[in-house]
Amino acid sequence: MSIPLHEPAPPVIRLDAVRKSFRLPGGAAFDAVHALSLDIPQGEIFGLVGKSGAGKSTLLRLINLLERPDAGRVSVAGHDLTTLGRRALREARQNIGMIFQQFNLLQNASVFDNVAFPLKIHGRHSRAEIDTRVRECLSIVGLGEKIDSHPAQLSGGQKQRVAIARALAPRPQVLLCDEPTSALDSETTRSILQTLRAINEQLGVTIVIVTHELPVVEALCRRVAILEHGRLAEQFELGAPGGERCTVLGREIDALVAQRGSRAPASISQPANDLRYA
Ligand SMILES: Nc1ncnc2c1ncn2[C@@H]1O[C@H](COP(=O)(O)OP(=O)(O)OP(=O)(O)O)[C@@H](O)[C@H]1O
Repeated sequence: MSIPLHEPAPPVIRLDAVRKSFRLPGGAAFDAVHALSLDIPQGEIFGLVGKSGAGKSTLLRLINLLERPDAGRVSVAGHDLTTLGRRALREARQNIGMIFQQFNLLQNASVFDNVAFPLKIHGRHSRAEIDTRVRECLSIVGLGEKIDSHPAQLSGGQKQRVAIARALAPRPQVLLCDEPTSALDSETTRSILQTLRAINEQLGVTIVIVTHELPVVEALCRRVAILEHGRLAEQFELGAPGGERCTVLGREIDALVAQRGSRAPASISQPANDLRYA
């Protein structure tokens, strides 16, 4: 049993016995996530790791109901998403940004229009508000000068920055990241991780990251959950003393933390002026 370094903050995401199965071509059901419960504390960077097929992406997509659970409850910021109608769910999703391995940008739209997209479909913002917010978000990710470019003119790291700016545009409390650096080289990965850390520390955004790159977990996360065959095998705080890991991945993460020496836990400071949400 590990002794936590910090009492976790109250959960902003609560998964309560969520289940998801997929229908296979032959008609049989495949259980991707089995009655899994997990609390993700407010303001943290939380890693989801596991072998290929363990159910990480499915679990992440259950958090914003891109996958609807077959059973169980999903609460984000106190709202049980599973009970909401379409309109209320669309509203609740404004609070949950998401980025993907392959960026998922609109290829025929400019950087401005990509970042403006979630604000335009929401339909409650004036043109002036959208313009200001797009510029703010591009400045947060350090890409202000690319506002008129198109995705094809950008590097992979720049595309991911546009995707982050788009995810931040509606001022979400939660940012879901599905393998955000897997398509990037190591130097670009480092700079994207720095940006994600700044967004967490300075804007207070809770980040949940699925990755198969354990150094990413070690560099970024305060807490990690390890999935095996759709089940929660263990979860722990990185660097907490006295932990006995029951999974190979858990022991590998511990070894990375030990290699790095005594690791200062990620600080969750007050928003700085430059990154504060307006
Ligand atoms: N839409 C779907 N239809 C059928 N099976 C699916 C579907 N989505 C996921 N699965 C299956 O569910 C299991 C979990 O998939 P998931 O993508 O969540 O795993 P993962 O841990 O993210 O894997 P990877 O690291 O390879 O992306 C896998 O066996 C996958 O084949």
